[in-house]
Amino acid sequence: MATNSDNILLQTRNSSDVKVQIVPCQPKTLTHLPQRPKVELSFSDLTYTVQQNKSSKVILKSVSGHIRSGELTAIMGPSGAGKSTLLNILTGYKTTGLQGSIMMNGNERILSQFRKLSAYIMQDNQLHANLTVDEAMAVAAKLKIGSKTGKEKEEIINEILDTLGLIDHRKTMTSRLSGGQKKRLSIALELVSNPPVMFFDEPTSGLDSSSCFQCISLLKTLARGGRTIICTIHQPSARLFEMFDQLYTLADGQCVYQGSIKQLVPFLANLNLQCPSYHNPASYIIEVACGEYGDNTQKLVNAIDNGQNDIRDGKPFPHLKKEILNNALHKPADDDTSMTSNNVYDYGFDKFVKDYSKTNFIDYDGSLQSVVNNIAKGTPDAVAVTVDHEKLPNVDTALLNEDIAVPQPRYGNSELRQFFIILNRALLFSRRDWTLMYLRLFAHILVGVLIGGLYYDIGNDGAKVLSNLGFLFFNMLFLMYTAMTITILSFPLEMPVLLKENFNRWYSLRSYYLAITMSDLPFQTIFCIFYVGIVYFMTGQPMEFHRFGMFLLACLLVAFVAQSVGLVVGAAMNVQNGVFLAPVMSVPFLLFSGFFVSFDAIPIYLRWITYLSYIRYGFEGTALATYSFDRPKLKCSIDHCHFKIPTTTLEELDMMNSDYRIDIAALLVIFFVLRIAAFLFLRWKLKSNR
Ligand SMILES: Nc1ncnc2c1ncn2[C@@H]1O[C@H](COP(=O)(O)OP(=O)(O)OP(=O)(O)O)[C@@H](O)[C@H]1O
Repeated sequence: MATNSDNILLQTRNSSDVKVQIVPCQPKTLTHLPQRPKVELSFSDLTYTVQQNKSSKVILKSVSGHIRSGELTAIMGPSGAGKSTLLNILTGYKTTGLQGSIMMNGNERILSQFRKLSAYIMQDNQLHANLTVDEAMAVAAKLKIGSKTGKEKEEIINEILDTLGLIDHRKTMTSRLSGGQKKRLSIALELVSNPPVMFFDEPTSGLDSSSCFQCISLLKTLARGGRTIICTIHQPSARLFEMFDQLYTLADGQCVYQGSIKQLVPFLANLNLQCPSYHNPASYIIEVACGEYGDNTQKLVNAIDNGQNDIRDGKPFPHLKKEILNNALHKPADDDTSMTSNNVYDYGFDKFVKDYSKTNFIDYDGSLQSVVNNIAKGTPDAVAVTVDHEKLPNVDTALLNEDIAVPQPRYGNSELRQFFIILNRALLFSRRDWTLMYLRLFAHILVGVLIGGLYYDIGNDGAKVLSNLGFLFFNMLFLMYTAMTITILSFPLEMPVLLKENFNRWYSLRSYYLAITMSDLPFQTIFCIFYVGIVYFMTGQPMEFHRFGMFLLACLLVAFVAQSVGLVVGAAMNVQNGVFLAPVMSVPFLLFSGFFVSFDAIPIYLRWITYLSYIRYGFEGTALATYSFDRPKLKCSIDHCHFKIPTTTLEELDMMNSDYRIDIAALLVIFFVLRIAAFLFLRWKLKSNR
């Protein structure tokens, strides 16, 4: 048997040769995904300032940089150096307090356009726990690539899951996935729309070394597919570090290295910072940036010109180039292009280098000699002429701009479709959330039976009217608290996933909010019907269908309004504050409900509170449904019943002139006002979180 590099020659018995070609195993690629434009990012003089108390704090100090497509770029630096801040700015997640420019393919970046082309995979895998991998992928596909047919979506999902090694876990609930699998699922969900730029905040955090390797290999594969992959990373092992193409290192908000991974050690050595043999270069640059080898930060910042310079393989370092160039410039001229007072020397090399790199973000490349020649030949103007944008490497401008210029919809689906997809997902969660559904149902039935037993058959007894009013008030109390507390939790718990999905343009906040708020209404209605049905009949309220209907409607609306209060509180504050504040804030509404103090007895300056008290409208509505509308006299189980005539009760409650329709209308108005307020709070919270 003879072999050459890729072919094996097998000799058979009858000596006819069979040539077997060995094809190296190809990394899995995503073939079904649509071709997307390549995107290169560069940023110049970025300064990011935050307000702290009354002073301002500068977090990024005039940094520049260039991130190429097809490369895996790591943003590294000591803790607090500004890595996450830079990533958040590049993703467009943070936009306020920012100075400087960010360019996309050589043009000023338009954030709304850029957001359609990028995905941000945040550090904590924000996944819905109550979905299987398959379901999560299906929802992402429906939302993000709505124009594709079901079969096409299925193919894309299969391919992504296969590529990311999740195909065998497609029926697993996301909550049961391992840390590495969750990370891969987070990536898979965003890959559905194949964004050309992907940002990862510490993708390896919490993973073991093998999962870290798999994760970075995956990012490398994505980068090789032509995407621009940028991630922050703490201190990778030497093995992981080698897998990156480009490194961007920050120290104290300034850039101390930008360039190829391979050039890091020689670059540092050139600045008399010798990385010891067998020492991980990633650790070494962090140690240098932390000041463990003396204060070298400024030296590095100057050498790399705070990110203006980019150290590429096979190219001399900028400070060495400067020497070469200076030598070239000082060489006696062999022709008649000797320098005059207004020539290149006066223009100044440093300024030229700065201007050149600023305009182009290209490293000092192979055309240096021609630049030198041009400078030598002419005036500073001649320098500008030599910068030929079309010939500069890594700027695939024309094609990219064309592709990006094609107007892309903001979302992968219409808002109506988004609404139904999110509604379906929310209903699926509800079905699977045992606490939310079955416990709530059980609580309504149990409390209903308990109250029914406590106030058994008192509804038509003139001697027990006061107890019956107590029963009406308790209904309000129970419905209010059960409906409110469950929703106080919903937004704060969903917020991280909402932030991620909304930022990555899965859906609009409007569709999400409508779907989420609508999804619980049917369940709340069913629970309320169960509860009211049990207590109404057990307590012996008037057996008239229209009275039951009116009673139920008032109870339902109180529950819906209480739910809306929970939404407002949940949208505006965190769980800890909400759980305390919402019940406390409800106390005045209970006090002014008309049960403890009749309207007439309330001081004039406090009466306005009764108009805001939805409990008052609910209590009044149920009291009117029970005692108004010409209800005949009640039975009397003792000798004399003061409240035998129903209107006496209404007089006592100061409800003689009350109108059931006004109560219902008031509850509806409060309901809509609160729902709108909850939406506005949610929108504000999403913005303020950024
Ligand atoms: N809104 C803010 N208000 C005040 N200081 C802030 C704010 N945001 C960030 N900082 C500060 O800016 C610095 C950089 O923060 P950043 O989170 O970007 O660091 P990092 O390099 O990602 O750190 P780590 O690796 O520890 O996550 C830190 O000192 C941080 O305290």
